[in-house]
Amino acid sequence: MKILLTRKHTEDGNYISEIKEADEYTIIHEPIASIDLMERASRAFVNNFIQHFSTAYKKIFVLAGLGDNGGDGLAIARMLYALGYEVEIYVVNYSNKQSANFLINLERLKNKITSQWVENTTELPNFDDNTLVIDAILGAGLSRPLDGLIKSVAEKLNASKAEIVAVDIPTGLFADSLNAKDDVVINAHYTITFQAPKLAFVLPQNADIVGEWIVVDIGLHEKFIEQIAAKYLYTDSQTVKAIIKPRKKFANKGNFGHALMMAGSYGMIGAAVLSTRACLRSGVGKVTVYAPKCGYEILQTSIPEAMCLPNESVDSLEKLPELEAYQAVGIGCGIGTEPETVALVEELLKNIKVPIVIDADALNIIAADKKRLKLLPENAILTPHPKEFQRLIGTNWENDYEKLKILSVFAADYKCIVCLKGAFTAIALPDGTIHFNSTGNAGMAKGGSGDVLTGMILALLAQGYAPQEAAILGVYEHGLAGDRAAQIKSPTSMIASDIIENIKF
Ligand SMILES: NC(=O)C1=CN([C@@H]2O[C@H](COP(=O)(O)OP(=O)(O)OC[C@H]3O[C@@H](n4cnc5c(N)ncnc54)[C@H](O)[C@@H]3O)[C@@H](O)[C@H]2O)[C@@H](O)CC1
Ligand SMILES: [K+]
Repeated sequence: MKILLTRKHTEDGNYISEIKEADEYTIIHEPIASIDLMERASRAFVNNFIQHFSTAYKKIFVLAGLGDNGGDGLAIARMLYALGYEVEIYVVNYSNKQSANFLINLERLKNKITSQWVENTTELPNFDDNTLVIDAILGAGLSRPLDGLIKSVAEKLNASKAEIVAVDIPTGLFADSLNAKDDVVINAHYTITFQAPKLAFVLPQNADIVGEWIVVDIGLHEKFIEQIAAKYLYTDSQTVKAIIKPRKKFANKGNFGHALMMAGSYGMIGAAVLSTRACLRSGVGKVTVYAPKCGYEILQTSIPEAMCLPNESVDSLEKLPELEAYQAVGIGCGIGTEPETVALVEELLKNIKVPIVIDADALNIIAADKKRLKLLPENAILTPHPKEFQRLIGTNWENDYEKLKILSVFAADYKCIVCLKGAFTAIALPDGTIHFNSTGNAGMAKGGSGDVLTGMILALLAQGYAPQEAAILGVYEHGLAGDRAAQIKSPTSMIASDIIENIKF
């Protein structure tokens, strides 16, 4: 799914809004009147809203602005009222400009619900913990930080105990550019957004502003959206459906590749076990683990399905094995940074001719001497967590937007694929696009989860998935397995082995 931008710079120095363009194209080509599109959007909001909040739930206050976001608010209030909800409307009267759709929806309220016009926060009701507020003050049309009346309304709401549900985007949050630290933004608990996710929603710094969020389809024209060359994308079930190759009935294990997992060191053989087992659960034909001697019996006993090739050293990985037999290689999980292992990583990067996934200590080894970055083979997949990525680039970032920029430049410069792990893992491709993942949960923020991901991606590479597909698909299925594990064990109690047990391609 594409992330449409509200503010995209064009070559002539101006900016366009992909969302507005998509709206306008739909209005002309469907065709549909703008007010009917608003009705459709509001209906889509309400359909989702009623699944979450029953009529008996709470008193609902709709806070509406004067533009189209406010217009949505009025239409939503009318629809909820018709469904039996107890609704009160407060129009935040911050300007003398009202949009045409706002005015039409105001007219449509007549003889149904009255609206109170507010010019001061003292005219607002008390928002106690028994109230639900629908935030329809400003949406994607935000052009400057909140000030004056809207700012004080936002402050009052944020200080209250009301549950806040935002229409399209919380008021005051820029959809795809940075808010200053002292900007006041309404902190929503739940956001129902139209047609496409907004970039701001997948950035960790906004997690407490957007709350839980969901995209509802408002039927903007597919043909127009298809031709947008989006820089940011969101991996959903549809994306993944298009990537997954069905397993053929007459296939044999030779059809699914032979993977080489180079992992483990003394005290870290668990990382080799987890990554190898995850690899086996992800459809690979055969796996060989290359591990230090101390891991031999552990690996052979705990994963009989895998072959184990021990190296000479007892405690750590050393010396490059023959690589001819393998279709893909994974390296890094629990390997440590002993000098002989450093030499091995360098040798591997110089000699590898098949797809590779690089994780953990292998990334730290590369980061320790930046010249090694030049050895990265084209389309290598790197799976750093934020600290590892900071070590690779040798600097920190000020905010999440700067992080995305750095990430995208890094992937383009080194022609590699970087999966920056976290909530909404960001996968940067050499073409400059960034693909955010939609699955996963906080229960996965535990030792071993990363090893599982490396094993899954390795399996996909060995099966012949193109590296960018392997990264996107692997990260998505890893998150999904984590979500299943969280359902069974709870996010707090689940461990990496539970993720493996719930991998289900
Ligand atoms: N046909 C359409 O274009 C559709 C639009 N929809 C709704 O329309 C919204 C966008 O509507 P608008 O473009 O009217 O914009 P908004 O309703 O977000 O804002 C209204 C106007 O307020 C002004 N403004 C911006 N920042 C301000 C600030 N900080 N303080 C005071 N005034 C400020 C701007 O002039 C802006 O156009 C979307 O978020 C969505 O809710 C939906 O109904 C779907 C269809
Ligand atoms: K809003």
